Amino acid sequence: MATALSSMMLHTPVSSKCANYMPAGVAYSRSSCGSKAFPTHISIASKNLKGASPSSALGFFCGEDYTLLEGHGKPSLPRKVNSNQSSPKGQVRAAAYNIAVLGAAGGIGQPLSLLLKMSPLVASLNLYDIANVKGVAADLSHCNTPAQVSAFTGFAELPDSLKNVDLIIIPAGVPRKPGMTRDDLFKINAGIVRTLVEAAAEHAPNAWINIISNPVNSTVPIAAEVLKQKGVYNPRKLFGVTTLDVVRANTFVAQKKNLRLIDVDVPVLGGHAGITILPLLSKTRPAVEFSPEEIEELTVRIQNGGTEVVEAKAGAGSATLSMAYAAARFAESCIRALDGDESVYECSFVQSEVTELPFFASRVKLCKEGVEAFINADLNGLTDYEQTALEALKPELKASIEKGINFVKQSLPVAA
Ligand SMILES: NC(=O)C1=CN([C@@H]2O[C@H](COP(=O)(O)OP(=O)(O)OC[C@H]3O[C@@H](n4cnc5c(N)ncnc54)[C@H](O)[C@@H]3O)[C@@H](O)[C@H]2O)C=CC1
Ligand SMILES: O=C([O-])CC(=O)C(=O)O
Repeated sequence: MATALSSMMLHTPVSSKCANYMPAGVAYSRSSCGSKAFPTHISIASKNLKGASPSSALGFFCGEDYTLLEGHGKPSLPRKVNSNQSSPKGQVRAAAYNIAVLGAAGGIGQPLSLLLKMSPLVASLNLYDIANVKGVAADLSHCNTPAQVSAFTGFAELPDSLKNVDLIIIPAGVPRKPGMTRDDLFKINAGIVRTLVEAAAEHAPNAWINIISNPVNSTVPIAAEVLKQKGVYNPRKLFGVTTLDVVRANTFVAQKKNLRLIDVDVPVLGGHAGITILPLLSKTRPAVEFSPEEIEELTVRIQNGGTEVVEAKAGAGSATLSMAYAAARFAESCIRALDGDESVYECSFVQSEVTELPFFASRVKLCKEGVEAFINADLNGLTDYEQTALEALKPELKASIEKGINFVKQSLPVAA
């Protein structure tokens, strides 16, 4: 694979705060950690991953507030690389992790599976869908990258798709059409997510779960409730994927302020629908001045990024390619954390302690066991605009969370 890919050179954004997705055995280079985001360019698969692990943001959080979850010490400096990340000089580390994509034949599922197939850390890729997944798997399996691709079609094959997986990614469900809100998808997608998470609880109770299916503000609480009913809920391993909001914020800010894309990082908090999406432009790295008009325009565009794509696709679905990119970045961060990288930070919608809401998207530090710490510092020193937006989003987000929880509580209990 190194030979096949080593001639490629990507200029991919790498932020110091949130580790960005790197495809395919990429070698990361970073100047240092500290108070600035440092650009890097990436030469693919030409170095081992010991030197290649992105050092994301540790320096950013020195002296910042964060809440550690039980059993974890403060992140240490300088960043440690675990011995299990070593590999002989010049070799790419062996693939080690097993991933299931549920909804793999869809608009997001296909490009996401391709990006995951490019990761040298993925040993097996189980593609599950209710239809059309055999061809996708056959197609993908011809790529000469290590991941073994297998197809699983229909509910009867769902259990096998989940055996021995470390990470389950769920993009199954219907997408929006123009005029719809994400909440309009609840009726169909709530049941899909419930069924898939029930199976995950039974056949892969220790796996990390990344939920993409909308409305994320409700589907993540649904997943949590199902896992609780099954007695296997570990809040540290359940994630709503909100990475696309960060990806959009970074892109739009870089365009607006004429910055290099690879330098920009904007934390996006709250939830994943309309006004619940809260980009913290005041926390943009590198520090940027925005006029009140720019703040309003950028905030609204980031909040409506999904609708922008839905309208442009005019009935043919919602964001798929940018979402696949964002989901692959988030999955790669999860795998790196599982692999012992001690400096992985991402924004995600998780069970949370940073506000009074039981679920909230914020930056979190990931470790082998899942969420290690919440980066509370992002909520300190908000501008009046951000503080007002934060208070305004809470009732809507609370209602969406409760809708998800009640959906499971009011359903018949799932069989143990
Ligand atoms: N979290 C985020 O930022 C984003 C979330 N989304 C959401 O992702 C979801 C998927 O979007 P697309 O891939 O564009 O839709 P799509 O319709 O192209 O693909 C969905 C796939 O799910 C499959 N599926 C349906 N029911 C299933 C079940 N019970 N088990 C397994 N697979 C099942 C379908 O056969 C299809 O292949 C939507 O709910 C969309 O709103 C989309 C973009 C961004
Ligand atoms: O807008 C949608 O329906 C899909 C989505 O979540 C996004 O693109 O952010």
